[in-house]
Amino acid sequence: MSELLTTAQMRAIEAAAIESGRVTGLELMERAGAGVVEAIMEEWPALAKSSYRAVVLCGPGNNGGDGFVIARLLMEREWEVQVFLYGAPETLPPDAKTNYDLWCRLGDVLPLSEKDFRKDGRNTADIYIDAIFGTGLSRAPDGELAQFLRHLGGAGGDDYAARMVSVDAPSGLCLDSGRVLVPPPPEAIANLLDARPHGAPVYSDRFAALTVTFQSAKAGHFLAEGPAVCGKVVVKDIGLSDWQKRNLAAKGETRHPAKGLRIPKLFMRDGPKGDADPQLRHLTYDMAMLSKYRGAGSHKFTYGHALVLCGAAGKTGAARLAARGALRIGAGVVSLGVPAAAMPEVTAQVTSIMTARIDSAEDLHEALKDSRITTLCLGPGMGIARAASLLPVALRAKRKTVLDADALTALSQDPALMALLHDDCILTPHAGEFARLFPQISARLKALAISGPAYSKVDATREAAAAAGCSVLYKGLDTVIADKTGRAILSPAYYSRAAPWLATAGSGDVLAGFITGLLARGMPVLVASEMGAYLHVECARSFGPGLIAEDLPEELPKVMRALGVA
Ligand SMILES: NC(=O)C1=CN([C@@H]2O[C@H](COP(=O)(O)OP(=O)(O)OC[C@H]3O[C@@H](n4cnc5c(N)ncnc54)[C@H](OP(=O)(O)O)[C@@H]3O)[C@@H](O)[C@H]2O)[C@@H](O)CC1
Ligand SMILES: Nc1ncnc2c1ncn2[C@@H]1O[C@H](COP(=O)(O)OP(=O)(O)O)[C@@H](O)[C@H]1O
Ligand SMILES: [K+]
Repeated sequence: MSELLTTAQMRAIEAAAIESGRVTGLELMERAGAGVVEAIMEEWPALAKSSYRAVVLCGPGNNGGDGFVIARLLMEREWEVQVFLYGAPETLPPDAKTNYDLWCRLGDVLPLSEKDFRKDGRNTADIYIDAIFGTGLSRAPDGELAQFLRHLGGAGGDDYAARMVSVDAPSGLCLDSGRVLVPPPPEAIANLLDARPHGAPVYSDRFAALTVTFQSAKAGHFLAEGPAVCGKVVVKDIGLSDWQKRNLAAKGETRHPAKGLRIPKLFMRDGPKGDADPQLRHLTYDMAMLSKYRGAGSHKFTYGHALVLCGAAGKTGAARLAARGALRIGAGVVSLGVPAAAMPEVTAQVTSIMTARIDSAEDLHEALKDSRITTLCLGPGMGIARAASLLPVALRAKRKTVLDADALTALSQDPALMALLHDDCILTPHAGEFARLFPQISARLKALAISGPAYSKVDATREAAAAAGCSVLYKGLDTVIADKTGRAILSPAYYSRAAPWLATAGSGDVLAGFITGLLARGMPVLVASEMGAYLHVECARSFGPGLIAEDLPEELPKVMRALGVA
């Protein structure tokens, strides 16, 4: 597990460190610049062996300050370095100005314009350093600056990405939301939404080959368009972990030492380990927690009984996929609640999964008199009418409940059903279902971002969970899970965890089943959801090309064994 920081948290941590008197802003800037140079040499070892040519693009804040440090350090390696500055030297913040002055003893600084850059910098350097904006991007760049950033992003056909190293962020990327704030080119403005659907970067493709960030990755590196434009993200330690740790603490918040700001923390599972911090353990189990041994007396009901409600004949595949996922992930018993007319179809295809005839709300009410049924899953292939009729009984039963697909659509059509949601429910919408359930939140998320920090998928998921009064797992390549108190975990399928094979019919049904199974095993909702999402991606990555939804549960034994589950 690692923590992802927001820009406000990063500033709070930096402020706490500087206020302590144990480190200065200038020292941090030097470490940041040195970290970038180190990352470059690690990424391209050949560059460490000789001297090359770099173009360094500096902006008006401390990101630009890092740029001047990098220019100086590369020149110390006898590189030929050309520096451009956007903005006026006299308005640079103090640490950046100090590094500007140090650089001026070594070389020139040209004002940054596309014309000069094209003339002097274009396509002649081995490395381009993008130090224009980092965590301080406060609004959408406009005019010539926007045009220049689009040029850097490949809009005119020039492609710098393979040699571009972004300091903290590809300039223009909002590190809180992962939205590129640079507006689309004027010719596309007429049709803004089509020009830039959520997730499609304004930069024609990747912006940078390498993005070097400091202390911890930021949420925006992993959300929305971030992964598409960052290339590879490398985190360099600049010695702030004492303050990062001290600031987090039990309540799962970062506090700004001066402003008393409380910012909820965001976690990301990037490996099988949970968190070593005892205060976070309840949130982030090790994968080893999936091991089944619980003493000599354990039996199938120790691991819970999950009931997956199934739809009509001809539509039972989705529920069967979910049930199979729940069983494979270790629920002790899994039953399908099947309408009479679909019973032949279902019984012909399941073996270890049991069936119960459930035609009506009354049947479900009867079935739930069995208190060993600890967990319910409603939605996959259920049909909206059946979901709407069974939901009141299901929700009033107050079991741990996964709501997906048609159950979400039914919920979105009836506020009275929404009002029945409780703490032990988890909604697992994809973007379309999310928009139906939470139209205003979704509209805010889709709106063109013009100021930073832009509204993010993390904000949206937290807000949705608070509004619904239960947990929400908002699917996508940047899946976000939040509970109603604001605790949130990001489960990315990006960078080294890319799993494009998951884009296959029925994979969402299996995810609902994984979560159902983990809930049946007794895990808290947030833990079960994030573990389910993590294992879902791991199964896809393990299986690889050719994956269909049926393969996901069957891949689990191999994946779990590899993760150390006994
Ligand atoms: N935190 C740390 O611990 C450390 C931080 N470090 C480094 O500092 C960076 C953060 O520095 P930062 O806060 O000065 O912000 P930065 O990204 O340089 O931009 C601010 C400037 O841009 C301007 N501006 C913004 N948007 C604009 C727009 N659309 N169009 C035009 N102008 C715009 C904005 O103007 P203003 O909004 O004030 O009008 C202001 O002048 C961080 O990313 C990292 O690289 C490291 O040195 C090590 C330790
Ligand atoms: N390209 C992709 N990379 C990683 N994960 C993906 C990709 N496409 C889809 N997914 C994941 O696959 C699942 C699809 O779920 P959903 O949209 O409900 O599909 P279905 O209804 O067909 O089951 C989600 O968990 C989603 O995050
Ligand atoms: K940058």
